[in-house]
Amino acid sequence: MALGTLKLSDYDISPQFGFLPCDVIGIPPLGLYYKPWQDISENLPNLLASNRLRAEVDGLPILSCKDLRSIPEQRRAYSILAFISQAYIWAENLPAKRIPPSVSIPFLSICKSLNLPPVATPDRLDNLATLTTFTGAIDESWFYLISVAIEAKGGPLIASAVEATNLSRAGRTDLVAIQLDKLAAGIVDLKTVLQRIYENCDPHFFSNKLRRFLAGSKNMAKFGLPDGVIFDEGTGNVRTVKLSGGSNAQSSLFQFFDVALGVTHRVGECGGAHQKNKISNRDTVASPGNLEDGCRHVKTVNDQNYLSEIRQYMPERHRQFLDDFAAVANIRQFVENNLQNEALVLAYDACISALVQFRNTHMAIVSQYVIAPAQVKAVHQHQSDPTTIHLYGTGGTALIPFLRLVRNETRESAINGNCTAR
Ligand code: HEM
Ligand SMILES: N[C@@H](CC(=O)c1ccccc1NC=O)C(=O)O
Repeated sequence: MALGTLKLSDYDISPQFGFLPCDVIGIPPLGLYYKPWQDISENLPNLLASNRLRAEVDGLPILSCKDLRSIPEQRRAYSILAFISQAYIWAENLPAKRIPPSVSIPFLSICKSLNLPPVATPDRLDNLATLTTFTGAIDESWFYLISVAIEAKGGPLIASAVEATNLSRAGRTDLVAIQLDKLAAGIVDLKTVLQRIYENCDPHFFSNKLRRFLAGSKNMAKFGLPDGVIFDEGTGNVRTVKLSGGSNAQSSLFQFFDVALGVTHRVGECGGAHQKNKISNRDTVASPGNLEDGCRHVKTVNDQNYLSEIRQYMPERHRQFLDDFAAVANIRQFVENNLQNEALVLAYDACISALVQFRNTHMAIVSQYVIAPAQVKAVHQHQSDPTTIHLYGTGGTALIPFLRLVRNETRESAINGNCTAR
């Protein structure tokens, strides 16, 4: 699949699995030398439940990364160490502000090789979901697996969209419409997979047991991390990082759909991030599971730039692909130049409608998995008005205001404005 000189294979994109790294499937575990890491990662649920995780990690030897030669091995080590550091930070009520050298040294070295930030990003976490979990619960595996399934099912759609772009450049109106119809049907299928999250991932489990481990270290003063996290490399030099938490907003697939279809985002007015709320702030350290901002005017992230900033958390070649593809993506312009072709306009609007439906379904999930449990908690704690609680995404956005704007901007991209997904 080529677009001028743009070849998917040059960007580590598989025609079958898209942005998922297909080379991790079936690779053997790390060698015996790395057994201390493996043992901890396989035992996270027990170590966390018995409060022994931090002591075990503190006792780890500092292992060298020089035996991690292949990219799949480095990715596996990245996953393991990402899980271990997130578990270390959030293992107990008070978060750990310092990651010990036994994890910092190898983790930062692998992050440097892979050019990824030292935080658990979905792209890596979910590959090993069935091997490593924080809780041992099927609900947690299911949460990651839904994301992987969506990425995998969306993989072949990348080629369809690239093909539609190629055909637009060649002026093949009818063929573009056929590709866009395929793309629309494919995006509808992704929504169907997303809805399956309800089957095996309980919203209260997600909110109360899992979500704290997914938090980042940026703007986390309320949760006991005013200055981020220190990666102690044992050299006297300490590296302090403040990073957004992992989020599926880091998925390259949905940013790709937006680029391909010419959907642009100018998310700037997410007022929710600045709104005062009425939750009282009685605890000294809040639980990051609900990521609530108690009574403070805090701007967590610059939502305006969030979708572009978050590209720094994607694998380097995928990030490059999005930039390079944006320079040639022309479907929307092509449709606008051919408004007399009803089938073409309908097919384009069907893609927008499918994307809006996906985002609507996603917002409903966020309501059930984040907002509803937080309201229950607020009622139990006799907080004044549970409907005014203000919540953040693990990525640090103002959550619903942010997602609503992204959805609205998608809807506004419809050519006929009669996009069925309202
Ligand atoms: C319980 C499940 C989920 C919750 C609670 C959730 C929550 C969120 C939140 C809060 C955001 C805003 C960014 C942030 O601050 O983190 C976000 C963004 C996003 N999420 Fe999810 N998410 C869930 C599952 C998924 C799944 C399975 C996918 C599909 C791969 C997905 C795709 C996205 C995308 C693409 C964005 C960026 C905004 C957009 O393009 O519309 N999410 N999610
Ligand atoms: N943004 C979500 C969390 C999320 O999607 C996520 C976070 C860390 C690792 C993986 C994630 N998503 C799915 O694989 C939230 O705010 O709860």
